[in-house]
Amino acid sequence: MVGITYEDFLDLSYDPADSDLVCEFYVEPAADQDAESAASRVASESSNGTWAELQVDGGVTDLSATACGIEAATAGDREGYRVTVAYPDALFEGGNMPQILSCIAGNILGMKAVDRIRLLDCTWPEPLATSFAGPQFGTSVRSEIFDADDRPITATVPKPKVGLSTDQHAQIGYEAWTGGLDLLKDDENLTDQAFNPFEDRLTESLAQRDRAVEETGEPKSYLLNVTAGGTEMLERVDMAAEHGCEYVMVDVVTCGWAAVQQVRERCERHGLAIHAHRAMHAAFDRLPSHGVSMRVIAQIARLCGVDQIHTGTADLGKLANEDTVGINEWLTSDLYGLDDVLPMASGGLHPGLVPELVDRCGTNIGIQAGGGVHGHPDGTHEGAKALRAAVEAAAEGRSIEAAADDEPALATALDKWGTETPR
Ligand SMILES: O=C(O)[C@@](O)(COP(=O)(O)O)[C@H](O)[C@H](O)COP(=O)(O)O
Ligand SMILES: [Mg+2]
Repeated sequence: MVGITYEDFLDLSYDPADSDLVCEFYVEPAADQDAESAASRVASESSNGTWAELQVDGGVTDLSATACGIEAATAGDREGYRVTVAYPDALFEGGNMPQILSCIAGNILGMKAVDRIRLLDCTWPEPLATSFAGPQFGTSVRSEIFDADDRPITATVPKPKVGLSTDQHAQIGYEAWTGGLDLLKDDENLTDQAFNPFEDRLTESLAQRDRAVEETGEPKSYLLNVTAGGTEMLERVDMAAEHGCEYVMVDVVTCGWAAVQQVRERCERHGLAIHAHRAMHAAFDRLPSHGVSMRVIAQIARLCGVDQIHTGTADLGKLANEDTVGINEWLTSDLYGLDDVLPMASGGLHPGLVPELVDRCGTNIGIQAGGGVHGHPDGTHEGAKALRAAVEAAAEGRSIEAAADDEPALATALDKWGTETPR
């Protein structure tokens, strides 16, 4: 038997093993702690230690995490430390994201020993990363579902976000698709309410979709929001497949990662792609000094198997977001052969912002505009034409002004919104 205390979880000479999960935290020690004592408590409480000295079998310490790096750091205008913690693979149950998060983002976020703590980044080892399904399609949706591997794919959410009838919703889809957009998207809070029931919305929207495909000769699809309680959500996934939809959309943060993993399994059976909306992410990532970063949320989403996820607008839109470009790079980088994820830019976008967005984020993205399409002075169809023209011009390296000369709908959008970020 050996006695273990907090101090046993600190070893600044430790070099993480290849099979370790390595996490980076921003930490502000409480007044009665220093950087080392706070770091050792982070490693201990997030693996298998606690506040009292324990007498344990030697083998138990093989599961103990090690705080192995401490350096001064800032978060916004605050000062603290960047603490590196290495977690042995055996601590985790492969393929079980809630268990992993209960370790690395669990009790430690509420410890009195730290005033602030934020999980900034993770380096996922191969055994643990490949214990997850990962995405089925990722960025290949651009060519596998659409003929769009030379440009960003486009999407629009009918606005107002809820309250439209099923007919109105489907009609807006028709106008947007025939205006040149690839995807109709449900809003994050539209599920199966009486004014626009789920199954009616599904069948009518796909009927309008089929009309639009007939007329345009282009593939079109629908990001159908299946978000609901456990089994109900899986039944909605089955319904989407039965009706010939290629996608489902899930509010991944509010549903929880266990539910996302279940949806991933079910979508494998049907060959459906998963669009991840991140509503509630800001509760975790808005403050730079506390919580869980969007970078880590995106990593979790990739491992759990989503094909597309909102990652922000590189600060061009109406919502605060962090590190869109860095997160997008991670989502499209190699990860032991797991598929990548298509980043979706959304939130306050309109055609005038597209050139700068593509400059910052490239073309291997999706672009969603709701207000930026339906707020067009001449309505949804013209708004869609304007967005399509702006996206094509940006992808081809043509100026938006020149594109506006060819597409009056775009000229109208530029007159209305210019290249301003909405507030
Ligand atoms: O409800 C909205 O605000 C949106 O539908 C955008 O509408 P607009 O196009 O009309 O702005 C999206 O939910 C946000 O983009 C989500 O934020 P994020 O993409 O940052 O996760
Ligand atoms: Mg929305």
